[in-house]
Amino acid sequence: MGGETFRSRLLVGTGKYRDFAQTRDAIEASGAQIVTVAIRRTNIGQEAGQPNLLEVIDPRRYTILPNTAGCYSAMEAVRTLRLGRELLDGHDLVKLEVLGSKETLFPNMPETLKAAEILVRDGFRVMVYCSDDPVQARMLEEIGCVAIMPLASLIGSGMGILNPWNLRIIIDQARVPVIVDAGVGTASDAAIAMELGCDGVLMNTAIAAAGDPVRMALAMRQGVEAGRNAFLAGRMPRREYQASPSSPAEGLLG
Ligand SMILES: CC(=O)[C@@H](O)[C@H](O)COP(=O)(O)O
Repeated sequence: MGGETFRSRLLVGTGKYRDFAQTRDAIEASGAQIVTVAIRRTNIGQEAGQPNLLEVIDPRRYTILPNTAGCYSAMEAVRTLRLGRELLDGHDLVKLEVLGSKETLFPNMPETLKAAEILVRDGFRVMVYCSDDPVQARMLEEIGCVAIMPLASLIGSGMGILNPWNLRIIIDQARVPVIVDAGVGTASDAAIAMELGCDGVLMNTAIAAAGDPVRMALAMRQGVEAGRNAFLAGRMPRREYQASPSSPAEGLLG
């Protein structure tokens, strides 16, 4: 993705944990290599003298993916990612999200497209949170985004994948990785996303808000791996309410 190879197909956020120690332990258990950080919410150096996430999430070990959570306009998002690039010594792989509604946290797609254009021109490698509209997904790819990240359902809702059909169209047409972002609730949601053919899954709340975040992080890792293997193995043909015996009906013993 964006010219780099990652072993893990699970990408995780850093919000909503009890403390930095729990964040560290859950991320470790998830096996994720890409860890996204909301530049407007989490201190990675903007606030001198305050606890800094990078003291527990080592940027030499993880790829830190600055994101624009909390931004509602293209220019706000662009400014935020330029600040992130400064804080991370020129690191240019970023996650763009421009929100359109404080209630639903749905993306504002016109502003997202505008910001993507500016950022790509500015030399960023842009992974982009977007609606599950295949036409807009294609526009983002044509602008030069390195990954398309359609929502599964509302951020923080844990409702799982609401429209697998649209996701399938986006996956089939895309020439860059498609990573489901937002709304995953449990490990089976992650597995379904991967079985559909997604290249990866990004999540935060499902792990951070679980009863046992570290254990859920492990379950998500396994869900993503199981779903990927099932996708590669190829599902058996679905039979429309028709049984088929598991052993031959002919030549029964006795
Ligand atoms: C962490 C992040 O980048 C967000 O887009 C979002 O928080 C992910 O959504 P969930 O919290 O629903 O997984």
